[in-house]
Amino acid sequence: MGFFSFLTQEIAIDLGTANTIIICNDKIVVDEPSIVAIDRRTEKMVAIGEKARQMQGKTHGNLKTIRPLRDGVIADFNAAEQMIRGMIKMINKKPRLFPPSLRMVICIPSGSTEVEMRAVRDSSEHAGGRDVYMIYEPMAAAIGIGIDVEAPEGNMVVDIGGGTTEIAVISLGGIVTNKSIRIAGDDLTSDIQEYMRHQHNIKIGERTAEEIKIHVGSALSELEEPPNDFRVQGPNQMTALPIEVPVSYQEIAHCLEKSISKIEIAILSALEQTPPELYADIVNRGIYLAGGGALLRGLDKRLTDKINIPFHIAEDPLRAVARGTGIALKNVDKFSFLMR
Ligand SMILES: Nc1ncnc2c1ncn2[C@@H]1O[C@H](COP(=O)(O)OP(=O)(O)OP(=O)(O)O)[C@@H](O)[C@H]1O
Repeated sequence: MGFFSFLTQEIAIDLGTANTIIICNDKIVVDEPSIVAIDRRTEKMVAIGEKARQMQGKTHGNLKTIRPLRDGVIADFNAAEQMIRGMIKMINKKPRLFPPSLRMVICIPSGSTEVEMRAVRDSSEHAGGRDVYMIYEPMAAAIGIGIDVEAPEGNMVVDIGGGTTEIAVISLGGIVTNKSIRIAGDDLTSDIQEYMRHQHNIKIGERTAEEIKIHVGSALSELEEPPNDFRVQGPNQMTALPIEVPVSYQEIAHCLEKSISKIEIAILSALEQTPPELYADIVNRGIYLAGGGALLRGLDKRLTDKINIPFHIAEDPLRAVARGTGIALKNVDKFSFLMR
């Protein structure tokens, strides 16, 4: 450790559409929803992460909540910068004489354009990053799952996040085939919102729809261990009177069908483009599922039955990308060929 190392801080950031995780000294120090609340009059940030999420859908005229990322990429540059800065401040609670200079590894969707990458780099630099390295999300997920990414073997990772589903075949330290589609957890949530409006005449917000997904979301209409129905309250669209309806996992499975089929098609198309030797490795090893979407009930079974290759859910799938980004940070030199 150099004499001036106390002036440098190393952090790994999984900047996600739904959640942002920061790792520092091998520990998860921030794990918050990617949301900020901004005062419209001053344009200053008044809340961040879980606090801002509590305000979502409940704000008055002077306050707005913003999710700075949409579909895996920065949609609101200012809000993203304020969010990254605010989350980094959460780590450094004690005041310091000199703010540390930051060396960071941050992950990006594999389908990012040069402009989208530039936005991530600029936001990170404006938030205090001096050395900013970027790594593709599926590569970070593979490292986080514990795959030897440098081996001459094919491994397929499907990372279903909030905004994007990233499908990649990795071998010899590179991404051989990749497919990034903008259908993921957020789309499943809005499918549920739409379904509740149409089917039950009940108006619900994004937070309630996500709760339904987590409580009774399913990729199969027959589950071995079915969850209990979930009771949803809200205003009747026609009368504005309060109503309460029980929602079953079967109806949610039905309403998610279209989006899940699109994910299936993308996986099949990535497999189609995979060279035969690597394809054989994947059939033998199975396919790894990461990201919050991997937690959807029955998804692994549905994909295994449909594609005829076993699907394995990564350990703690919501944090696989962050874990991998943390490992890449510790081995920046070893993994330099993986960084942008
Ligand atoms: N138990 C669950 N069942 C289904 N979906 C879930 C569950 N838990 C979390 N999710 C969903 O997972 C998504 C968030 O996953 P994750 O944190 O991996 O995404 P992200 O990294 O923020 O997004 P992206 O990688 O697209 O930028 C959200 O849409 C959330 O609703």
